[in-house]
Amino acid sequence: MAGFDDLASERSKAQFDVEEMKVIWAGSRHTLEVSDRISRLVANDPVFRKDTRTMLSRKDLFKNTLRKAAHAWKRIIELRLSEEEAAELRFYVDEPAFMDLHWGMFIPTIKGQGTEEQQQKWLPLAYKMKIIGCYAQTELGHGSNVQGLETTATFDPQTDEFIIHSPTLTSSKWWPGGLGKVSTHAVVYGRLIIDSKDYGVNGFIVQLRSLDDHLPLPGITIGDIGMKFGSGAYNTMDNGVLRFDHVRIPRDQMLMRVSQVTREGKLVQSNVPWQLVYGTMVYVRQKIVSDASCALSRAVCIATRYSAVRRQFGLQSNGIETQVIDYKTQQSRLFPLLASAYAFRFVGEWLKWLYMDVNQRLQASDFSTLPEAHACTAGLKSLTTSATADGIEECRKLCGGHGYLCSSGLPELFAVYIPACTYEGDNIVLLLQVARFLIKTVSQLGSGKEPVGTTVYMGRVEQLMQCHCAVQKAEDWLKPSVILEAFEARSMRMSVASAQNLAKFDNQEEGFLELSADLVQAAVAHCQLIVVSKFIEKLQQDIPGKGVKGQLEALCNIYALFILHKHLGDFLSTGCITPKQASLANAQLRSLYSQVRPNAIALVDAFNYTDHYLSSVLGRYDGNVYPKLYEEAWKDPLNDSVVPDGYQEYIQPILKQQLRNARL
Ligand SMILES: CC/C=C\C/C=C\C/C=C\C/C=C\CCCCC(=O)SCCNC(=O)CCNC(=O)[C@H](O)C(C)(C)COP(=O)(O)OP(=O)(O)OC[C@H]1O[C@@H](n2cnc3c(N)ncnc32)[C@H](O)[C@@H]1OP(=O)(O)O
Ligand SMILES: Cc1cc2nc3c(=O)[nH]c(=O)nc-3n(C[C@H](O)[C@H](O)[C@H](O)COP(=O)(O)OP(=O)(O)OC[C@H]3O[C@@H](n4cnc5c(N)ncnc54)[C@H](O)[C@@H]3O)c2cc1C
Repeated sequence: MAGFDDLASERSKAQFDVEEMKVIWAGSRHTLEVSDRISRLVANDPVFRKDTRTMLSRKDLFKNTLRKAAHAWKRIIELRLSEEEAAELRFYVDEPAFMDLHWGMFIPTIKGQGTEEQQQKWLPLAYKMKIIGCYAQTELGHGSNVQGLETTATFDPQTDEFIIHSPTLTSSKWWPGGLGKVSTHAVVYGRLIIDSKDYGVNGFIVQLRSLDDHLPLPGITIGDIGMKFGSGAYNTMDNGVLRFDHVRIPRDQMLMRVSQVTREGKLVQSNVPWQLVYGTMVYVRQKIVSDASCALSRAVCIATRYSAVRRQFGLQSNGIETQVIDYKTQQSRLFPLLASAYAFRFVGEWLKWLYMDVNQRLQASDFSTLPEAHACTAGLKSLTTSATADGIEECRKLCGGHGYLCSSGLPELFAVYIPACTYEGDNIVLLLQVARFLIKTVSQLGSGKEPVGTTVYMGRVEQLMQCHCAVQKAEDWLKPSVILEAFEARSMRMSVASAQNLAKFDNQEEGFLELSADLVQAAVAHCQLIVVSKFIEKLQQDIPGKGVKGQLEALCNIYALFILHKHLGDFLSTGCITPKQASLANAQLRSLYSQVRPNAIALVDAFNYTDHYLSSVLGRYDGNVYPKLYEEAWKDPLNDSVVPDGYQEYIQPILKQQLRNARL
């Protein structure tokens, strides 16, 4: 039967060791073992079923999410899961919920911004879930501009307390996940006011609801902000609104790692940079990059399997039609996304390392790498989430009409994923941060301060401003050194051009605003260079398994040449490559697609996703698409009755011409 045979035959064509590729994708044998075991545990538990989600009303959907969250917590305790296993379990439950913010932002904020004493007091309560917390930073009037927050935290020396207050409508906290209906506590960001002086934004732990009856505490107004994009999707989350009317908290509930307020009302600064108040955002952006590869690979897995099952046109000699995956147009849309999923996986792995390294340095009072960590997390978060959101939508189109059905899994994945381009920093705002960092780096060239980390290539400014690409034949584009030089030269030249244009302005801030669209493009070029170079670095490691390295090399080249093709204007206008070299790159790309084609199904099998996680009829491991699509349709509540509700009221009168007669 179509599907079963197609995917089995595809699997038999694979030219590499899929089990070894699974290890590479997971990061290690240990991680693979944990994710494999936990994903199956979730898949086999009926409480974690996902198939009715799009049919439920908001209230039922939310209650169902609470039920799953409680069950997940119960299983974590019963099975004595480690922190790693528990995080995997929440991941595979695959339903945005208050738990994400509690574990993903509230706890990390206390760890990163609380003193030892504060950590000792609050973390045990949070770890045991005796309190549930969220991250309340964004307000109705300000999200991107954190320094523009209006909530105030005024020190009262009489009582040794802070008074938390929302002075305006626009100062209402607005968006925090988990806030609307569940959280008992929040880290609230507000302006620290002492003796009428404004000391800028700081974090404060505030209890919101009673631990006895869950009612809001006096002075607190709290609720959900309403339905969001898509049915189901992110509506499992209670994004909330919160207002304070002179709510008092003890002084020791200001997070005091960065600065402290003494009993006398004196502000004492630590030796750590004030930007550590923004530290949780760096952490979460890093996590979001790792997550991008999961969301994109999930969509790509569905689209690739379905493209091998789906047949249209072109009767072959055996009388069957062509698999749509064999069309070159399908390959040129699908395989770059497959390559991007792998590229984001590896850059995410590297970013995790970078974040851990920065953290260790911070503990040892070495703050030198913080600006780079901020630029890399901001830039890569922006690049990978934008590409993933666009990629999921492309996968939907790659699946034709059936991709538009909820049972394909793609509409919900898209609806859940797209806010990633906005939350944790709007993607354009974040790229402008990268641009500032690049302009600063360029302006310091020649000053004796050598660029470090991901900007080290800028130290070779003279060579990169003049070099000519050495490609003469299509295969030359397979050399990592050639690709790297083209990407470095493009990024260098775009940053230098932006810096030169900026220098023409008397007022730098005005110039920055005027040139911001170009600056964003320079930032994108730098971030794409990081992704390409980290993929190339990955290939320099020992990669065991028959054919595994060869497949990864092909994917790395596809990613790089696809980006080159997409941004050809940049490469040509900066004189990094010639039109002839561009056309050779295109020819090489076509040949790489042919190389990947027989391995495509095995390359998505290597993600090791269960059917439960994919939740897609089109992406089923067994390829049994048509019978299951047919079966799924009959489950729709509209099909509960043969004649629909409303027939007698609205359809019958039309058919019986009662309405027309009434008008005549
Ligand atoms: C819960 C999730 C857990 C895990 C995630 C896992 C997977 C993801 C899946 C699901 C996600 C689930 C839920 C999503 C939750 C979303 C939560 C939120 O959205 S929380 C709110 C996030 N808000 C933002 O991101 C706001 C964006 N704005 C900013 O960050 C800042 O305002 C700004 C744009 C950076 C501007 O800052 P500022 O006004 O101070 O201005 P400057 O540009 O002048 O900067 C000054 C100086 O500071 C440096 N800097 C800025 N930011 C940082 C930083 N974060 N770290 C270090 N340094 C920073 C900047 O470079 C300047 O340096 P200088 O040039 O002076 O050297
Ligand atoms: C699903 C979801 C979950 C969220 N969860 C949380 C949470 O748990 N806690 C929390 O505190 N917040 C949360 N947020 C809020 C989120 O962090 C903000 O929405 C985000 O930071 C963007 O800010 P904004 O809404 O103010 O966008 P705006 O800044 O108003 O953006 C609007 C437009 O203006 C542009 N723009 C803004 N500034 C500039 C500039 N300087 N230059 C050029 N263009 C600019 C942007 O590019 C965008 O196109 C969440 C948001 C969503 C959607």
